[in-house]
Amino acid sequence: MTHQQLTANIRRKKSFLCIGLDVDLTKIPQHLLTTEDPIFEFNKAIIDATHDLAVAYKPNTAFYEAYGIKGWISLEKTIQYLNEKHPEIFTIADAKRGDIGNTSSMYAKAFLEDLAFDSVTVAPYMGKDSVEPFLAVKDKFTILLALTSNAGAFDFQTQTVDGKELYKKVIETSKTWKYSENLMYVVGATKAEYFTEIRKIVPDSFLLVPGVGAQGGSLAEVCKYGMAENIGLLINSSRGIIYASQQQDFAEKAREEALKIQLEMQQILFR
Ligand SMILES: O=c1ccn([C@@H]2O[C@H](COP(=O)(O)O)[C@@H](O)[C@H]2O)c(=O)[nH]1
Repeated sequence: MTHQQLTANIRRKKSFLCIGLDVDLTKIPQHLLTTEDPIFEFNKAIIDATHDLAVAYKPNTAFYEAYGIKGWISLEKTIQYLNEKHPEIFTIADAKRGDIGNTSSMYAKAFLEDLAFDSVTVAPYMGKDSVEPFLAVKDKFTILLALTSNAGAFDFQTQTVDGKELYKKVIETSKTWKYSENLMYVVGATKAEYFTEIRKIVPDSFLLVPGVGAQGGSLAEVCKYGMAENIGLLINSSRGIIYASQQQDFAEKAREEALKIQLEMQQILFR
């Protein structure tokens, strides 16, 4: 998928919502636990109920890796289901990888080729040679952690190094890397006041924005400071949507929550 196709999908669906598939077996409805693959059954029901309201889905791989081989199989079935049933939907493996070059190449192969996600999140801390193997994968995106939504983001990311905040240095430097056109960035919704500065460095790049819903970030504030000509935003909500109910009606309630966000997005897009 290209940037242009993603923007076209956003305009067509009047939505830049990304739904996070962070499946915790202690939080899903009891009746699913007796099925052969509760994680996949949960994801399938959520996807079936919400796919017209979202342009992207983001399984966080931690929630699958935590269940060993069974979790990995559920992840594989989920991405296969999305790719087969909804090929227009942008998929994100939220894996936050990055290592020395040859190891990063294997991570890139695992998430972008074998599992065939459209994108993967990557930590920038190990620098150019740790990120370029992801960028080299054709027609795929690397989503670099720039300014994260958690409180710990202030420990390093906003600290000044050689007269510049580290998160700005990360974004600026990443633009010099080979195939940097395949970059997107993670910027937390809880840091809305930083979007203006970030947009000065990357006016058109897509930003994956977690932190609305359960973490309290404001969609309106993010859009006010972060929306670009091409929209350029994918706003993620995970727990706020998928755990709207833990009863039989979980998928219906998830749809209701997704619809609330989509309607707010529609208003923002057309005002
Ligand atoms: O800065 C970051 C980077 C990633 N995340 C991930 O996004 C979701 C958010 O889930 P909610 O339930 O909507 O809070 C989750 O997978 C995080 O690991 C983030 O929150 N902040």
